[in-house]
Amino acid sequence: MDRAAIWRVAVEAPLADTLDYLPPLDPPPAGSRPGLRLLVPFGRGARVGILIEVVDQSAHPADKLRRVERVLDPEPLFDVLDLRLLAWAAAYYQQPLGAALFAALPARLRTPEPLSVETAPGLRATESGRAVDLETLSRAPKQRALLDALRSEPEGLTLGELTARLGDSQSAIRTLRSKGWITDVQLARAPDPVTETPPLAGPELHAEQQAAVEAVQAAFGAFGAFLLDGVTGSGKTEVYIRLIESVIAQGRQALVVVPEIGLTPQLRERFRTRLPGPIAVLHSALKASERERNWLRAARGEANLILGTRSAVLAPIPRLGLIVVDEEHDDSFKQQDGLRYSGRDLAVRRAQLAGCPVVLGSATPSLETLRNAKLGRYGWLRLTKRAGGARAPTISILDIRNQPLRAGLSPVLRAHMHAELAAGNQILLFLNRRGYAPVLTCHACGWVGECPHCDARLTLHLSERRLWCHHCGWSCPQPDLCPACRRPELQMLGRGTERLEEELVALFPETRIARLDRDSTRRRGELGRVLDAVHRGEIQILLGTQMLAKGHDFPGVTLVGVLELDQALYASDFRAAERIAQLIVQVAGRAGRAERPGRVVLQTRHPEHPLLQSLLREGYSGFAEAALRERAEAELPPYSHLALARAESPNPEDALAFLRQAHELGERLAADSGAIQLLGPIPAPMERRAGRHRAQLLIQCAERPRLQGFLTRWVNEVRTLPRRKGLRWSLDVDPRDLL
Ligand SMILES: Nc1ncnc2c1ncn2[C@@H]1O[C@H](COP(=O)(O)OP(=O)(O)OP(=O)(O)O)[C@@H](O)[C@H]1O
Ligand SMILES: [Zn+2]
Repeated sequence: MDRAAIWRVAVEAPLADTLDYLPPLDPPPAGSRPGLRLLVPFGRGARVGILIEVVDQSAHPADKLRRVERVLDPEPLFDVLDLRLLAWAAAYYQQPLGAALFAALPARLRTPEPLSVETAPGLRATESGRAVDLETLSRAPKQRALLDALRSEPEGLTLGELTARLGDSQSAIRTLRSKGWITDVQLARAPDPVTETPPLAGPELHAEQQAAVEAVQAAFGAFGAFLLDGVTGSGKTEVYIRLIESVIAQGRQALVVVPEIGLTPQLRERFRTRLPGPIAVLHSALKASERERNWLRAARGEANLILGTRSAVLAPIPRLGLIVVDEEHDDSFKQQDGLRYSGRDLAVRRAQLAGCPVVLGSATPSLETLRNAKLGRYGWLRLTKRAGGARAPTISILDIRNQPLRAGLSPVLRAHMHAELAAGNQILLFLNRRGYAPVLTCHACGWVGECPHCDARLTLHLSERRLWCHHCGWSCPQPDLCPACRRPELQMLGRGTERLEEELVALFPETRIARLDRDSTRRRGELGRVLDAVHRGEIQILLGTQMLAKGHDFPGVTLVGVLELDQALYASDFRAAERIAQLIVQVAGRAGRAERPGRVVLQTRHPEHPLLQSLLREGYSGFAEAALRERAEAELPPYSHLALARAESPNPEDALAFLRQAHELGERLAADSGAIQLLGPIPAPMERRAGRHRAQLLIQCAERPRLQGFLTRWVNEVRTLPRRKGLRWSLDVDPRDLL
C-alpha cells in the first residue's frame, strides 16, 4: 500500500477514537490538509467527518477500510491550532474528538451541505460601456459617476456598494442599462461594508485604566493571562476597547466572550460605534444563517472583532491577537451538556496555544481566578474607583424580622423609595424568582401543587393561568378547585416577580413600573424596549430577576432593593455563598453610576449571617479572602479538582447501582495512589427530574494531572459497564454545580 495513504477522520459519534479511511478517488485540489470537511461512509449511511491527519499505517487491514466519499469544501475549516485546541478540549473533558469538533461547527456545516457561496446582485460595465467617452455624459453627472465607478472595477460592483458610494441611482441605472452600457451580474458578496463614519472617540483613560492597558499591551505577541479586577462601573469595558483597538491596528483579530449577549445590547452597540468593523457576533439566538455567516467571517479572518457567548471560544480565528472574557465569574460560561466545557478555561488554554494575551474581567472574580492571580500565574490589574467621578454605592442590611411588610417591602425600604421617587430618581428591585407564586396549596386539605415528573413544586404564572415546573418545563392549567378535595380553598403562597409587579402597581399608583425577567422579555425586542425606556427615564421602578445584574448601565438609578435572599443563604451547594456575593455586588453595581450616589438595601431575616457581614464590612475582596480560607480548609476547588459523574434512569435503583459499579472500578484503578477520592454515589439533590431518577458520584483530587490521568483510564472502563435499559450517564469535569 502507498505510504501516507490513510486518512484519519473524526466523526460525530460516541467513539473515543478517530476512524481510518482510504483517501477519496478524486484527490482534493488543495491537497489533503487536516481540517478539511469530508463525507465518509458510516454504518449504512454517510456522515460528515473532519480530516485529522494523514498516516501511512492503519491498525486495520487495508481491504477492510472504506473510502472517503468526497471532500466537501475547497479549503480546511480548521487550521492546525484550532485542531490542537479542540483535541485538547476533547481530552480534558473526556469526550470523543468528534464531539469537540462538531460543537465548534455551525449547525448546517455539521451536515453535508456546501459552504454558502454568498452572492449579491450587482452591475458591470459592458464592452460598449467601457468604450464610451465619458465627456458625452457631462450633462448627466449621475450616469457619468456610475459608469466611471463601474469601469474602474473589472468584476463590477454590488448594488449595495454602489448605493454606499453614489447614493440612490435607480434612474441612472435604468438609463445606462437600456443603452446596453452596463449589465446585471451576480457578485460574490463583499464583506459588510466597513462603516464610513469613523469610530467614536472614547474618554481619556484614568490612571488605573492606562496602567492596565499598558500592562496587557506589553504582553502582545505572547501568552499572558490577566485578571482585570475592577469594581462595577470602573471602566473595564473601556480598557477592553483600547486593547482591541490596538490589536486591530496590528492587523490581528480580537475575541470577546461574554455571558449572555442578548441581555446586554448596550455592550454590542458600544463596540460597534467605537471600533473599526467588521464585527462578527456569535450566539445562539441568531438565525442559523446569520450565525453561519458570522462564523465564516471569523474563520476567514475577515472580522476584526468576534463577539460571542461561550461557543465563540471554539470558532476558528486565524489572526487571533487578544482574548477578553468579560464577567469571567459567570456560570453561563459552562456548557451543561455534551462537551461540558468552561468557555473561560478554554479561553485561557486557547491564548496559550495562540501565543496571545487573555484578559479575564470582573468586579467579582471567581475564587479560581483570584487564586491564580494571588499565586502570580495571572497578572493582577486593579481598577479600584468608579470612572468619571461616580461614587461607589453604600450597602446596608435591613433586618425585616417583625416588620410589617407590604409587597414584601419593609417600611424603611418603602420610605426610601418614596423619597427617591419624589426626587425624580429611578429604583431597581431585585427578586430572584419569576412567576406569580412559587407555591399553590389547599387551605382545606393541605394539597400542594407538585410536578408529576420532578421532586419540585409548581410555580403559578397567573397571567397565563398555568402552573409551570421550572425544572422540566411541564405545565398544566391553573385549577379553580383543589384537585384533591374539590373545595375552593386554593391559596397562593410566596411571591415571584409577576406578583411583585402587581402589588407595586397598587402601592405606587402614579408610578411607571416595568418588569424584567425571562417571562416578560420572551417576545423578541422586548428587553431592548424596556432597557431603552429605563434609559430615557420613562420607567421609575424596574423590578426583575438576576437579569438585572447583567452588566447594565443605569445612570439614573439611585436605589437598589434586594428582597428575599434568605433561601439562597442556606443553600447546600459549596459555591452558593460565592454566587450570592457576586449577585449582590453586581446588582448593587447598577446603582449610582452617574453623578448621583447610590444606595443599596438588602432585606433579610438573618442580618447576622457571616456572608452578609463580611460583604458589608470588607466588600467583595474581604468576602473572597474568607471564602478562599474556607475552601482551603475543606479541600474544595480551587484547592482541589473535581469531576462529577451523573447517572439517570427511568427506574429508581438503576442509576445508583450503575454508579456503585463505577465506584468499584474506580477504587481498583486508584488503588495504587491514595490521591484520588471517590465520594458516593448518592441520590442527586433533586432525585427525580423530568421523570428520571438521578444519582451522582464525586471524584476529587488535589492534583489536576493526576485526576486527568485517572479519568481517562476510568472513563474507558466505565463505558464498557453493562447498562440497564434507559440508563444514561455523563461526566462533568470541573462541574459548576453539584445538582
Ligand atoms: N476614563 C473614563 N472617563 C470617563 N468616563 C469613563 C471612563 N471610563 C469609563 N467611563 C464611563 O464610565 C461608565 C462605566 O464604564 P464601563 O462600562 O467601561 O465600566 P465597567 O467596569 O465595564 O462596568 P460594569 O462591569 O460594572 O458593567 C461608562 O458610562 C463609561 O463610558
Ligand atoms: Zn418537572
